[in-house]
Amino acid sequence: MAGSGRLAMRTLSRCGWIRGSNPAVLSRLRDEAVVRPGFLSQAEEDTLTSELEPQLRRRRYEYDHWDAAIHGFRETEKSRWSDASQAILQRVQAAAFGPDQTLLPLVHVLDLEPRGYIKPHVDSVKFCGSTIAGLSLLSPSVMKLVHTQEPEQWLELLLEPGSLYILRGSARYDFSHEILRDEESFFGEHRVPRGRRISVICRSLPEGMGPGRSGEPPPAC
Ligand SMILES: O=C(O)CCC(=O)C(=O)O
Ligand SMILES: [Fe+2]
Ligand SMILES: [Mn+2]
Repeated sequence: MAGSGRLAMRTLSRCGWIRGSNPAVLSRLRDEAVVRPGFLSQAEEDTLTSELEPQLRRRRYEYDHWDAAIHGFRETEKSRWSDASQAILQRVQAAAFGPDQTLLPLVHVLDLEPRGYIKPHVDSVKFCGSTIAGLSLLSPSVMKLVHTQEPEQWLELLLEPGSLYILRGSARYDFSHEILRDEESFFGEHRVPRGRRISVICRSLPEGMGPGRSGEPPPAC
């Protein structure tokens, strides 16, 4: 895409898909909390969904971990992908990660049922590096980021099916992230009804865990 086209797209996504408690937090996190709506074509979304569905269907949704961050979910970690899906994941890597970053070898796949949600948390620094990139399939949802020290600072990300979100740097370390439950699923005034949502999440290795370093690759967060 030409440089000017890309810029226009970013400006639009800033206004359209991210809301913030104030202009300063929006501008501070401009490159650290990013939403790319329509990152996937419908065909790409279908490719990923139909590849994941048989693997997910073998698992049961989990509800009863009262202290867990995620409710109403099933998940898997995947290392082998079809060529078509691998090409999509390579696009994610090119869009979200720097050439010096190594990714966790297992991609995290999370299936949230319509009542499922994710409570605020910061991904473990033991298992995850500075960048998290997620594709959303099937249902729109709202991801909320809240500063862990100054909770009056927050962002809302509207994650439509086919979108890519990227959290890096301060957005990844200094803000918790959550996926709002159906009753609370609003983007500003705009109600975002929740259906079943599948996310495909790529993460960078924790710093110091790159190839050539000692230590096993860690499990996904
Ligand atoms: O579903 C997502 O996009 C985010 C999942 C998440 O926050 C996690 O697994 O740590
Ligand atoms: Fe997370
Ligand atoms: Mn996690």
